[in-house]
Amino acid sequence: MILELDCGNSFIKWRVLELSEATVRAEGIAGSDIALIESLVALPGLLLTRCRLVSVRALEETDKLIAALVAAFGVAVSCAASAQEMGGVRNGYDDFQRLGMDRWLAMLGAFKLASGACLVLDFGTAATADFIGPDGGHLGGFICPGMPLMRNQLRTHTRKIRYDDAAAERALERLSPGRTTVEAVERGCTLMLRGFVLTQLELARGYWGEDFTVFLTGGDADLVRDAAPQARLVPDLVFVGLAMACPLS
Ligand SMILES: Nc1ncnc2c1ncn2[C@@H]1O[C@H](COP(=O)(O)OP(=O)(O)O)[C@@H](O)[C@H]1O
Ligand SMILES: CC(C)(COP(=O)(O)O)[C@@H](O)C(=O)NCCC(=O)O
Ligand SMILES: [K+]
Repeated sequence: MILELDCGNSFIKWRVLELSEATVRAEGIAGSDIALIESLVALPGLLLTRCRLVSVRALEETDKLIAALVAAFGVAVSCAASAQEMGGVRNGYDDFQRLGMDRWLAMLGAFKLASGACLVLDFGTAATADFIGPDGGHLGGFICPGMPLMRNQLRTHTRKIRYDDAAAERALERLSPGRTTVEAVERGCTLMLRGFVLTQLELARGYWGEDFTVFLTGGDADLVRDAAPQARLVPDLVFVGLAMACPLS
């Protein structure tokens, strides 16, 4: 069995594939290294042979996680590394190593699935947009605060915005103007993200007319789905790219 990990700034997304790579045997989201290992240890019949991971975390943090995986399961771990070109996609950054690895892998996955121009929108801790032309050339992208950062900035830097996660979830059942603080903040930030999506779509149309595929991914992709009804929601887009960057043969 193969363990795949996508270590974002807030959560570790994980899944276990059968060796054939065709079947997802188990998957989840963990808030810490320890929680991840606990979830894996609890899986009946787990027999890991390989592990591949992508991380946007600090090198020391990632190394610590790798050491914990080796200690717990005795697996060899391969880590996705930056590249100037892969899978027909050419990294557009001035310094290719500076581009976030999650963005790079999502782009590889998107270009593989679309075989043409694409706009990749990822809603995690940060919200990111990346533009890949029909020839695989990466035009570059944008980075903004995502939903967790926007709401936490408001909660941290104002005196009177305080509410819990359950209230936040209820507030998003509608997007009419809020009549409570939690509604006003949660709906306001959601509309900011939707505005971000609409702007990226406009830019993409400027480049490619209607001839491009939009991909939505990341834990908060559902929040903006209505703003891009034409988009393909691919929650495991980073994992599609991870398999390309870390083949196990
Ligand atoms: N099961 C879940 N557990 C935790 N967060 C989730 C879950 N499903 C969706 N989310 C949302 O995903 C967001 C984090 O997205 P994610 O793509 O994991 O971020 P990152 O890659 O930056 O760690 C959170 O703001 C949360 O609202
Ligand atoms: C932009 C990001 C913070 C997104 O991280 P995430 O929200 O997925 O946790 C990450 O891709 C990153 O640290 N990138 C390096 C900077 C860059 O891409 O220019
Ligand atoms: K991510």
